[in-house]
Amino acid sequence: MSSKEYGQISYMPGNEKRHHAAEMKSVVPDKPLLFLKPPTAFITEGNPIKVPRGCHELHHEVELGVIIGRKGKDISEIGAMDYVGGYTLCLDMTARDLQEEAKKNGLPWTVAKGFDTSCPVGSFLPKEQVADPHNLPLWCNVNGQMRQEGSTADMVFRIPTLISYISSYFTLEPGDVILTGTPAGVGPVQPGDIVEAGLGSLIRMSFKVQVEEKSM
Ligand SMILES: O=C([O-])CC(=O)C(=O)O
Ligand SMILES: [Mg+2]
Repeated sequence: MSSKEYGQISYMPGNEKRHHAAEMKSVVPDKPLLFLKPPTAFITEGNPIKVPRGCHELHHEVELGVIIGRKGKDISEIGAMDYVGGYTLCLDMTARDLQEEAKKNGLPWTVAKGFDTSCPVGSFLPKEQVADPHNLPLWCNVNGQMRQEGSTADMVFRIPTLISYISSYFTLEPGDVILTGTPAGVGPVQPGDIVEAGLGSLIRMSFKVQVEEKSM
């Protein structure tokens, strides 16, 4: 996997406590809010999550990743699931302090969301192995302590809506990953921590957090 990631904000009104929007004191958006992560954000197991320079509050956000299998633009909601190649589990690592500063100043989230190692991903699940992507439990723990427990059933914008909306602006390409938003319980990680995450019984993955060292 070496493609772009389209992140987004999710939460469903109605069960406030389960929703990350509530803990961020954000208004639930009426359309998906998008950001991009570059290919260099992706890491797989065995590689560390590196705290980006100047970040003092790096947060985990566990999310279902939808992997695009076919190129498409202006995809209708009705045909959208035909563009899905499979699924994975992702951590939308977020430099929360840098994001807050950007929000305050009306600036983009590029650094806060797209720094190197900001998107740890799990194994690839072909779509045939996932009966209902809108009904998958997902969880995240740090050093064995449970932080996030949710379900993809609580997404505000379901997968066909996301694919249709995103593809009205961006041509989707095979290997692109759409992150579908995180449940409540996001929180900080420190160098030395082990972040573990799971998608039902389908994926379990773990990553170590490390300081970013200067490369020469
Ligand atoms: O950083 C945020 O608060 C937005 C986001 O990615 C999510 O909700 O998954
Ligand atoms: Mg997120």
